[in-house]
Amino acid sequence: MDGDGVEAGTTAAWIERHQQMYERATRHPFTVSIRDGTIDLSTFKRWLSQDYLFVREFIAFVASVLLKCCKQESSDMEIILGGVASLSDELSWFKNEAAKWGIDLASVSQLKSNTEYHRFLRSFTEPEVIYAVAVTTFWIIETVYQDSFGFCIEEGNKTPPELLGTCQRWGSAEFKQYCQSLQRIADRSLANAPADAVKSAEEAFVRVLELEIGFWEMSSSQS
Ligand SMILES: Cc1ncc(CO)c(N)n1
Repeated sequence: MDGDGVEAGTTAAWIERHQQMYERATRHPFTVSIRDGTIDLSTFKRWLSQDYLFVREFIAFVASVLLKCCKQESSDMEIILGGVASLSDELSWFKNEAAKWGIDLASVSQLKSNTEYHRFLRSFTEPEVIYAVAVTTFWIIETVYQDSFGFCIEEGNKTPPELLGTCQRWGSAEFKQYCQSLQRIADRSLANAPADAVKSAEEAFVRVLELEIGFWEMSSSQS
């Protein structure tokens, strides 16, 4: 166990191996500007609108991870099911938050990097994609947000008060624990997976980092 209570495993080694890209995803100028208090609010609103569309697709992805989990073993079921359940809350949160910022979610059109991310998520719902690969992908997607928004509420932040709720959503101790549970599940699944699956999972890990960077860039610049 390291200081965070997570056993050192495959996923921790990948974070080290791909450190530069991990940093680019989790210390992106977009989230750093939230922490600095320099964020432009129209940028924030663009992110919020696009992330609402992302989460709608993410729900189908997480449901597919749950299905794979149920088909092979059940000890992880409750954690993944908890993830599905909390996404119900999350959708309501997005709707509330959008109303607060005067955003009409029905009229948001999806930007290119978001569409690209959707396509990636959809590829995991195929039955051929094994559980270890899917659950590892799930873990890193959640972890990028946990690490990014956690940084915005760490000591020394100048996060504007109206953005603290957003940062708490993914930066809370509770969400961190949830990510650590997913990490343990990913490491255990990878330890029992065939070598080609471990390779696919590492590729998916890197791809998520690229897609997350693209998502922050899109939110910053409408590309
Ligand atoms: C783009 C993106 N990545 C990760 C998460 C975490 O749920 C999210 N809401 N949106």
